[in-house]
Amino acid sequence: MSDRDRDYIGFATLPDQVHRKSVKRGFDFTLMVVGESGLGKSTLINSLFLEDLYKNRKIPDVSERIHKTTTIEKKTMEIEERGVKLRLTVIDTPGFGDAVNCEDSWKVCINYIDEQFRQYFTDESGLNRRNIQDNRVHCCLYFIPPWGHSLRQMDLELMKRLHRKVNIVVVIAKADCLTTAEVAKLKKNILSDIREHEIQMYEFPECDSDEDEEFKQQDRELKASIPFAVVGSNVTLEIAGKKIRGRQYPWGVVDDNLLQTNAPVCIPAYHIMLAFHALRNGIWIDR
Ligand SMILES: Nc1nc2c(ncn2[C@@H]2O[C@H](COP(=O)(O)OP(=O)(O)OP(=O)(O)O)[C@@H](O)[C@H]2O)c(=O)[nH]1
Repeated sequence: MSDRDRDYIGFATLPDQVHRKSVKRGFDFTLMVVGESGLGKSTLINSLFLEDLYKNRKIPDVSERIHKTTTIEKKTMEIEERGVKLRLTVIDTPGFGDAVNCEDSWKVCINYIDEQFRQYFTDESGLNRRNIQDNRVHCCLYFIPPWGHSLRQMDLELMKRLHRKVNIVVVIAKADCLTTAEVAKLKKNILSDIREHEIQMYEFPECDSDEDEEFKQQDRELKASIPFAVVGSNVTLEIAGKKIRGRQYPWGVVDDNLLQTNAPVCIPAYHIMLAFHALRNGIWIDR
């Protein structure tokens, strides 16, 4: 991974045409984060966008969680990178999957997504079309716990309801808890479930032919490692005089040198892929 890739989010490297328009107007990008409590969602989002979006959060205790229904929490911030503005909205779903009956969790997510479509459609049919704010959910980052064997019934049910409405990117959370062989097995099982249930995942497009070989190779490796196994960290460690983001354990450090097929995907690379591809392609699936 080159230093070039380490320090920024990646949306400033969009192709020229899109870039010119976006420089003027900026992007709206809405990311929905789905997964049970404690899977490292906030940590990963903070690592992806290099900001602390969750400064003021209060972590509910167990008794609160059991009775809690899924809610929608919206956080917006503006990030600027080389003159390109990104208005990032993260839709969090606290309480997701915590209750005994998960049907409520699906409904809350689906209703929210549908409502944003309806609003956008209404605005587009109105007179003031130039100043529409695009609040549609562009991407759903779906966290799978590392301790299962594959997708659970609850995951399948939600994905079946979501996959035609939003780009789903499945991630295996806290992948540092698994060995390389376990990650490979879990990925294989997840992919097989996805195929069997005919769920559409977001497909990252071909990278531009004029990209350099290093970038193309990285692109190939990342695509081959779907569903991404991720490790999040908001901590910067100093290892051999170099500052890196990673997790320090009694036995060593997990950092972004682990970028190989089937190993946990390094944070900056994944984050570039996600922001770059999702933004470049806008909304991808048939609606
Ligand atoms: N081992 C490991 N631990 C992680 C990772 N990411 C986060 N954690 C830890 O897991 C705990 C929960 O992380 P959070 O980011 O708060 O999880 P969350 O999913 O946002 O939780 P809620 O806000 O309750 O929904 C924290 O102690 C993190 O430090 C990871 O990739 N690996």
